[in-house]
Amino acid sequence: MGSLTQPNLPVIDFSMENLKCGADSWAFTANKVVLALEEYGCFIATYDKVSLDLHNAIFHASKELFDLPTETKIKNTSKIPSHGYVGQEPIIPLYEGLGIENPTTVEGVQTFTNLMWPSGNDFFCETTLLFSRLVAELDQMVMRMVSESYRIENDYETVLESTTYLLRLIKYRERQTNETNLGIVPHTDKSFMSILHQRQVKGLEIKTKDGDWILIEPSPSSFIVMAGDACMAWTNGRIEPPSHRVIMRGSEERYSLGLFTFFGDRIIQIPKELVDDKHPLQFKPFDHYKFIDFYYTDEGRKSKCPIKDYCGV
Ligand SMILES: O=C(O)CCC(=O)C(=O)O
Ligand SMILES: [Fe+2]
Repeated sequence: MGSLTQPNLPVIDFSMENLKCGADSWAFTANKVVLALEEYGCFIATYDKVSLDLHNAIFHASKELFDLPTETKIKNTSKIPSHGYVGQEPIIPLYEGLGIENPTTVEGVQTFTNLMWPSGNDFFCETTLLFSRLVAELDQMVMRMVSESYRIENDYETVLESTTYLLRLIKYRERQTNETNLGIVPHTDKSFMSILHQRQVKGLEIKTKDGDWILIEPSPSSFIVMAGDACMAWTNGRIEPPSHRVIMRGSEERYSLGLFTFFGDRIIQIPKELVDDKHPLQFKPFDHYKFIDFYYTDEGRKSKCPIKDYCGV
């Protein structure tokens, strides 16, 4: 296995100024996106629609949330495994996370906010809504670029209708002496796409196909766009999700955020444009949420590649 921090992930500019320059720069960026996703399963997007003020506000809101008592936070439950409160897990004792379902809708953020603050918290509501909407726009730009490059725009239109989002707010508390430094175990995301954002404190590491772990530098304008397992099935294996982990090397607490996309209430077909003699069909049509249920069974957790075991041909 390789050592830490040699290669770097591609950095791709999604600032509006760049993309507005015309069709050429859109196509040029789309090409870079697909190459990066095929090579690394992820890339760093620089995205100026999320301002420094909003970056500061969302992490302020997140700190306010984690400062609530545990008995309040555990009220965040979901019928989907791991979409609600997760914390005090023996193998990752530093990790705590809460999930806001449908965070791009007023109803979604209000339901969550009212559960946490029965007398309301407008700052939290407005900040999480705005942040989620802007990051969802980035997700949809990336997805449009991927589907145009693969000429599967129609397939994307169909799945776009059933896209659902989950905003996860994450905190890794400071490590005590002799405690594990593992913030989150190496894994691939079960989402379709994930967009991660971190504040100051490093810790996120992403594995390349050569086995090197790349340490991702936090920056207020940087977003890590990462494919999940469902993206591998939909692209018939062209885009593979990268393994990633969090290691808490210092003593400071760490805050991060992830906007995860899922395709609900629909059987996802593998686009026929992505199947040919060189690329035989690798995945059967699948139901994304049933795949998540499968992942949380004993068989799913033990599997080396759950998406293949779930719907591989
Ligand atoms: O905290 C991070 O930077 C990564 C979190 C993560 O990988 C996840 O929630 O799936
Ligand atoms: Fe992850």
